[in-house]
Amino acid sequence: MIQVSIQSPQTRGLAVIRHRLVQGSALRGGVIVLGNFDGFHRGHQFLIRRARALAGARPVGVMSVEPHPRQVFAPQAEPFRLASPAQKHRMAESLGLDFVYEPAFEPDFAALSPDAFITEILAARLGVGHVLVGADFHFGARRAGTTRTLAETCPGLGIGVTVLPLQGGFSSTAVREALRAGDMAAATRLLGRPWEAELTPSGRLSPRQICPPAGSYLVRVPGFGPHLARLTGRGRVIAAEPLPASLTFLDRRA
Ligand SMILES: Cc1cc2nc3c(=O)[nH]c(=O)nc-3n(C[C@H](O)[C@H](O)[C@H](O)COP(=O)(O)O)c2cc1C
Ligand SMILES: Nc1ncnc2c1ncn2[C@@H]1O[C@H](COP(=O)(O)OP(=O)(O)OP(=O)(O)O)[C@@H](O)[C@H]1O
Repeated sequence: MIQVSIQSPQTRGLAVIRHRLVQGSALRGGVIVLGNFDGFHRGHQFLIRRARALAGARPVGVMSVEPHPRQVFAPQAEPFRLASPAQKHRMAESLGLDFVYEPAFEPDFAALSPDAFITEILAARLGVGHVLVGADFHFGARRAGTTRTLAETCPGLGIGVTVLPLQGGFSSTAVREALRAGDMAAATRLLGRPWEAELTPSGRLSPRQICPPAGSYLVRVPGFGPHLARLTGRGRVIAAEPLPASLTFLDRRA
């Protein structure tokens, strides 16, 4: 097997670990939080804080497959991503994570049974010491694995399990609904920060990214104060200032 652990070019302290990890990695004995983590909303942030508290000096990371499973199972669906992989890595680093385990969500991986995922990936490949999830976590082929599967199988392999209750209505789905409705205040509340869009060099929202409704928005561009920008129905941003690689949406105006 090949070690494909890389330092992301956009981050310094974070290790992004792709699929074929050799044994004996820095994750060994570490704490991993399982899920997709699109947007790192306040529910995700709660889990990460708890993981850090539990880990002590051990490394803490998240699993976040790429592409997002919905991109694979519903490729025709309209764009929904809250964050690109690069944005996700930056956010992971700013939340103090040591690693993102980012396996390719390819057919062989998606077909792993819940037990195979636990024994082959969590125990044998990663060698993590503890997994932490929210109460609604599902995993493995056809989403057949639940928190109960983790609780039944992990301890026998020396892996501790913590399941935490879902916190106050925070979900990536709720953030997507807020953004689709143009309700930037609700998105900000759910994320714990204003939503940051990634822009292409031609000033459009990145193609896989969710697109709020056309209209006038109060935005923040690094180096400039808040100002108005217009978003067209096709995700083109029109603003007076030169557009940066990312744009923070503060509010929608009539
Ligand atoms: C090994 C593995 C296999 C998966 N296979 C499927 C699948 O067959 N179908 C599916 O919809 N999602 C699949 N997923 C994605 C999960 O259902 C889910 O999106 C992810 O683990 C986050 O869980 P949550 O959305 O319940 O929080 C798989 C995930 C893992 C880790
Ligand atoms: N509000 C929440 N409180 C606590 N844990 C949460 C919350 N929302 C998600 N989680 C947990 O965070 C991990 C990542 O979840 P996931 O990435 O599927 O987020 P999600 O918000 O449920 O996404 P989606 O709405 O797209 O299903 C999972 O273990 C999940 O159970």
